[in-house]
Amino acid sequence: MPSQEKKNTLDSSLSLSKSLMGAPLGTVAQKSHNDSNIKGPNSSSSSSSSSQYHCSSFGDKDIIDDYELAQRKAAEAAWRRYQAVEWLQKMMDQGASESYLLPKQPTEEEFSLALRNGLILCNVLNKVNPGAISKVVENPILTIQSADGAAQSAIQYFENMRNFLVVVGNMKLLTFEASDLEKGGSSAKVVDCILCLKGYHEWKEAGGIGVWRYGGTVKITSLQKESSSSLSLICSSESTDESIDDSVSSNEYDQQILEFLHLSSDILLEESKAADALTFLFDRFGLELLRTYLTDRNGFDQTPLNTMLIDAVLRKVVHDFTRLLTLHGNQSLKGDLDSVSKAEFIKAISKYLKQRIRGDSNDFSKLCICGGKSGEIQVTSCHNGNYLERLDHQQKLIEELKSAFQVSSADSKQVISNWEGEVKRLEHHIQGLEVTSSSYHKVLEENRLLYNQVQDLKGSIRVYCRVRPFLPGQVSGQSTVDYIGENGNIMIMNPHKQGKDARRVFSFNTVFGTNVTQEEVFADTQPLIRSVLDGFNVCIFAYGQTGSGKTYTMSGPDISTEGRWGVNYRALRDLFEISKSRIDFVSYEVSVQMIEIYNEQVRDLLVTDGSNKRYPQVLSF
Ligand SMILES: Nc1ncnc2c1ncn2[C@@H]1O[C@H](COP(=O)(O)OP(=O)(O)OP(=O)(O)O)[C@@H](O)[C@H]1O
Repeated sequence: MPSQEKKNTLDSSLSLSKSLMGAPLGTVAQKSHNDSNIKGPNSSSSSSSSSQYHCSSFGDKDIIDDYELAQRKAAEAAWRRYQAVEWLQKMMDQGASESYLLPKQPTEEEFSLALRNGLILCNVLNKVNPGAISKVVENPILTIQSADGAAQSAIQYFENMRNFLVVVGNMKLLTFEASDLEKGGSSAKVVDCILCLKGYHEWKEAGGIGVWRYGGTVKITSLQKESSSSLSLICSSESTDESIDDSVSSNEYDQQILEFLHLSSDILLEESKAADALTFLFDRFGLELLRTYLTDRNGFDQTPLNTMLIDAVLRKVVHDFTRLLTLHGNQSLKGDLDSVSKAEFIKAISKYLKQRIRGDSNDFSKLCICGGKSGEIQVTSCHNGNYLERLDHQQKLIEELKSAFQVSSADSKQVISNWEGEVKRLEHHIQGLEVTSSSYHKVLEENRLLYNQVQDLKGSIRVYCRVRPFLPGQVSGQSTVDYIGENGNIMIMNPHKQGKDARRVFSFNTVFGTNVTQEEVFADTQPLIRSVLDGFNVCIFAYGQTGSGKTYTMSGPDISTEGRWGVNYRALRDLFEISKSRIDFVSYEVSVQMIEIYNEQVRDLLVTDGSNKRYPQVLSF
């Protein structure tokens, strides 16, 4: 038993894959070891292709007898030969003379003998691929064939067989050696070739989905390469097996499985190549599926990973997958799963995979993740429903956004158009303002010139006279001012003289009496300040004897009170206000110099070291 178990473990990939394809669902382990009859692949009571790799279910202790094994192999080979013959006869014209040489259930010898001249093979191949062999050498006398295997004609034998093998080889189908039809040759290879041709023919008849390739392993290039689904994500994210090609999309996997199922339902592959093909598929899908299941099932942690366990898990996978297919609407799988035939199962899987390729479902991926738990499968279905709802909702939102965007775009265009109109109006307005401004400056210049001409006309040198009142505490005697006229005349009286010399009249621009305020004194000089800012030189100074009131008039008795400011402060205030009002188009530089002329000596009052050095302080605005 240990050695048997070891063998089964080594062959586990074949056993698992073949169980899935070659036997009625759920009946592999229980029935195959009892079946030694030759039956067709759709028979509900047999599983000949899986029997030689069969492993036991839990608790069984099967011992496979070598004799029984050999018997089964022979039976299987015969059954496959009959299948090949059945197809050849079907393809040939039933009335053709060649068909008489090919019994329905020939022995190996009869089989080889009938095909040795290549006539049947060439004619059938030409029906599969019209014109594939342009010239088939016909045999005029076919009623008798020598039993020793000699061909009727060496030329015919050579030409027909060579042409057949060349064409078959070019078609990438299974081929064989011409010597396989001789005594001691392997007629099984010829059978493989014919069944392979049969599969190709039926694939072609079915519309030729995908690309037919066959060369040791089944490698079918998918035509669908657009979308990817979560199955490939599972393979790439969870698998540590570097042999798995992450670049292959889920759809390609689906397409490959689909086409392999198509193949497996049509032909039985040559053993060694079938093993390669199944190992390939098992490595791609079975191992990942098995690993996912074992990872998800904690109950298997302490269980040795032998064939029985793997077989049991795989059967559970098939069972769960069948439930998934049932949930997915495969009515044919409803009822007793054990009674589902291989053909029905393949049909259901094909339908499901086609749906997956179209993007209708990704339940199989979820099955892999959840380990086949039915509750989670239903949740997955719900998720798919929600997903579709969300998709619809998002599409609606996108449509709304599109329409909102179009409205916004139209609004934006309208706003831009309005702004462009506004900008044009502003440009026009600015041009008008520029013209107006230019005119204004011209007028301003003219005004300035006229203003200063007026000032000149009024006199470039103006002399004013201000009469100081008696100071507090002074004895109020007779004032020397006899009369102040309106036109700037003042009459001074000299009491010490008599007659005509006692009164003298002096003329000024204006004479200010004792009651005149500081503001009234400054008002007549104020226009001269504007002339300073227009570039004219102006000088205002006070002249008079000590105590006559020069400081009072020019500075004022109290600078803290604005109303009592003298001419200097008022002139400077006006000077800075006017310069500030013109700051946008004129820059003024103001400098101050304070000097004292006393006893014909000039002293700079701003020098702090006590010397007479002039040190004007310059202020910029
Ligand atoms: N118009 C006036 N009204 C009232 N008080 C005045 C007037 N003018 C001058 N005074 C007063 O007369 C006094 C002498 O005036 P102020 O000092 O201005 O004379 P001054 O000519 O500057 O003398 P000095 O040449 O010696 O400096 C001050 O007390 C001043 O307040």
